[in-house]
Amino acid sequence: MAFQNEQFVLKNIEKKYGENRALSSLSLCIHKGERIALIGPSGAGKSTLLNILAMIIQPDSGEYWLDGMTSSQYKAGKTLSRKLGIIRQQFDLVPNLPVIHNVLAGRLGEWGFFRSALSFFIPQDKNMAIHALERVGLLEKIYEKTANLSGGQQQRIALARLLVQRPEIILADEPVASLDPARADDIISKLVQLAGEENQTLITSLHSVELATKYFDRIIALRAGRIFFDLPINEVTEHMLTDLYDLMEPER
Ligand SMILES: Nc1ncnc2c1ncn2[C@@H]1O[C@H](COP(=O)(O)OP(=O)(O)OP(=O)(O)O)[C@@H](O)[C@H]1O
Repeated sequence: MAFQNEQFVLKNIEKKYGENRALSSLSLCIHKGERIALIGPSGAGKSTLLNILAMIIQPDSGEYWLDGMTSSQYKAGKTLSRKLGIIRQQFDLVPNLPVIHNVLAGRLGEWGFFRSALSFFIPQDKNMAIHALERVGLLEKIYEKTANLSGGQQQRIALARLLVQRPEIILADEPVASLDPARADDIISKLVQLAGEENQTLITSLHSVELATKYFDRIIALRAGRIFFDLPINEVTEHMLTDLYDLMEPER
């Protein structure tokens, strides 16, 4: 297989959980710097696809390359943590630690064991955390206990952590599902803006079609484990979106 500017290439990916088929004959190609929203009804396979892209789970069959390498060519750990940043609905923050520690957790993939262990007591690379918190507008919370922050603020801390991690690719799984519409809009617009400034590839699963069509360049719609459409935003029609969420049970 010859690669040019493709970052992800998937060919005929299949994934089943027992008898339940989560993804069927899924093929797609994603280029560096693209900003993609992954949409589709509940159970369509969005999280499964993101977990395969992140190499957290293996497909049952099919081929998958990330920057021209297969998953078996990636040594678990450092290489992948430099390349991929993951952000989820649950934020994955440690609630009892001050904000600065959670932000700097984005550096753990870079640091050796002793520096990582020390960082739980004395924050390392403090300036980096200050800069990241300034960019997400939360510098005043730097020493606050993370659990005392609102959901929207905690999600911005997770964004600051991504800023210090500086991965080439951001995979976000429903990052705003637990936020109210105004906060969800704020986080997604920041996420897209920051990814654009760093020229990162961004792939985000979203339940909100409104946010998907407002901020992203390309929409990949999944339904029952298959690609329902995969189009640049200006080619997506209302009709396609209505069909995507139609309640008729599709064939797997
Ligand atoms: N660990 C698992 N064990 C068994 N079945 C699973 C597992 N994870 C996902 N599935 C099934 O695979 C299918 C796809 O699930 P997935 O979570 O990828 O969908 P989704 O589009 O992310 O859904 P949602 O929008 O509700 O999060 C669903 O039918 C789901 O029930």
